[in-house]
Amino acid sequence: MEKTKLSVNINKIATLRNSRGGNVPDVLQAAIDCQRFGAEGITVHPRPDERHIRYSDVRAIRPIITTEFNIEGYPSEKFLQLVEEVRPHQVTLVPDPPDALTSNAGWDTQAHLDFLKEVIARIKATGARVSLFVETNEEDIKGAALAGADRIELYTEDYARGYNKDPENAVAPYAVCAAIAHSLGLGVNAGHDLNLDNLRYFVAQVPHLLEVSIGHALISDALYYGLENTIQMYLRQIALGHQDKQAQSSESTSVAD
Ligand SMILES: CC(=O)[C@@H](O)[C@H](O)COP(=O)(O)O
Ligand SMILES: NCC(=O)COP(=O)(O)O
Repeated sequence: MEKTKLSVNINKIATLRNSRGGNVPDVLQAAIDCQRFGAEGITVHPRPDERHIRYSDVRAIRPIITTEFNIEGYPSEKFLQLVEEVRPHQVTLVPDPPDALTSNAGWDTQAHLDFLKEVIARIKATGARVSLFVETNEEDIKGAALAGADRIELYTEDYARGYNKDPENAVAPYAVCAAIAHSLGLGVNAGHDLNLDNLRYFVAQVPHLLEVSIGHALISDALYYGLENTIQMYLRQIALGHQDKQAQSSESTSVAD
């Protein structure tokens, strides 16, 4: 079973810095430290108005990456040129309009198939892996495969909302869609509103989960626990989720015997 990697989204550190001008907190140092503290990837999501991470941050961060660099965003011409210059390991395409507060929907991959085919081919030419941010809709996952994506990122806001009320029901569509994606040859990532409460169960229940990217909750938790402890706490939840998954699969094997 492949271990799910934790990619830390550092947009919120940039948002805090931008609220005052100056360079506190230092986003570049934060990226270095997240990796030193155990993060297995760094995620950034530049938006056209650069109110979170800036294009210049993305350029500055690239040389200090020792893990995996994941750049998320809408594939505007400016974004594509940034990707071609910076050459990250992974690009996650998100269909968010320029003024979106945060990502709020996955791709309609059928409606945008030709556009996605074109931009995915262009990004792949840089050597990057391409992931498409999608909701739990089988047709959109099929469209992601047709468009030439390597992976999908399951948009987990609905899971996070539903988890407290009915975790089993909340996770069910994600488990189904991850299995479908895997059967189509797509890798599976996930992200948005994952946190210390809901992460373990998600990892335990969703098959083939290669990576989670987490920002808002993780950086908020770091105010209380410190960045190093917090990253370790998230890694622990992932490890426990894997243990639960293994226990479930040995239980089902022994029932079958
Ligand atoms: C695609 C996704 O869910 C994240 O990239 C999210 O958009 C985080 O970015 P912000 O923290 O800037 O909202
Ligand atoms: N791709 C999701 C991500 O990078 C972080 O989302 P969130 O944890 O800030 O909601």
